Amino acid sequence: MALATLPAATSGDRTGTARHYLMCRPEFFAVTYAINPWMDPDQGADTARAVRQWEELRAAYERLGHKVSLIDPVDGLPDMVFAANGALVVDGRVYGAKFTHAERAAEGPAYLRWFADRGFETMAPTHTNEGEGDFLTLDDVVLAGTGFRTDVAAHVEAQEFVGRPVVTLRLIDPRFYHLDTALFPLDGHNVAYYPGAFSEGSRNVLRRMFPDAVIATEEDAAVLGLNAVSDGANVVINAEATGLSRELERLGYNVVPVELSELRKAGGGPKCCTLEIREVTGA
Ligand SMILES: CN(C)C(=N)NCCC[C@H](N)C(=O)O
Repeated sequence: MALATLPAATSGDRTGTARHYLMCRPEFFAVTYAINPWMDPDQGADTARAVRQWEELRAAYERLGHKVSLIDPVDGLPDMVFAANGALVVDGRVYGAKFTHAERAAEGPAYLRWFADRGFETMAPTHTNEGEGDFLTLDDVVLAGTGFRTDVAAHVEAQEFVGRPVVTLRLIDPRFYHLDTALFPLDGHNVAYYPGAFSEGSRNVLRRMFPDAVIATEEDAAVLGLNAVSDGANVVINAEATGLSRELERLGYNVVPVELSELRKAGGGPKCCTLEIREVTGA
């Protein structure tokens, strides 16, 4: 799919690019096990409410002009709604996921099959990694989280396969167990992040790489405000992240708040529900 240029954001002169996202309707969503500090099986979750909130997210993408493809949910895989964890897709090459926890293990092959059936070049990973949960792609680099889920060996494997430099960042706070809970790309060259989620060395790396980054507060990070999706002009973000949203608006982004409180009970937000399909650009 050739990337189209979206209309400029209403509140500034930023220009976004149309994206292609893969999503999974949360028909079998539930909180029946706990593999991160957000999950409480005693509290559970309301599947119908999760589906309604997810539909709003999908509609928001479509209103912005993005293409949304769907993968069928699988009964017995309640976290499959978190499509971001299913793979990393760069230039049409699909590096599969290999989950840390047995509860999610079957999702990796299910996502990889979806891509293989559609003619993408796929690679089944040797090393544990949770797809775009821990790999975030910018124009010239892929940022890669480790510490809770993804092995550094997978960073090396992904670099070889996708052919972009992969920079390892160490996560240290269990609330922010995937990179996409603590950082998101604003465009191909800049990011927003919460420094407290990273080791001192990784904070230094981020300061050096992104001197103009937007720095989020713990308050906004704690409502998964950094689990956001930007097309360069429009930022789809958890509605509760009010401070970060105001700052993004001040910088000229069009902020699109979404309510995903039911999915947050499993530790997920807008980005978790969204796997970007970056097709071959010819670059
Ligand atoms: C923003 N995050 C963390 C994601 N990319 N994915 C959400 C995964 C949630 C799932 N219960 C788990 O703990 O794996």
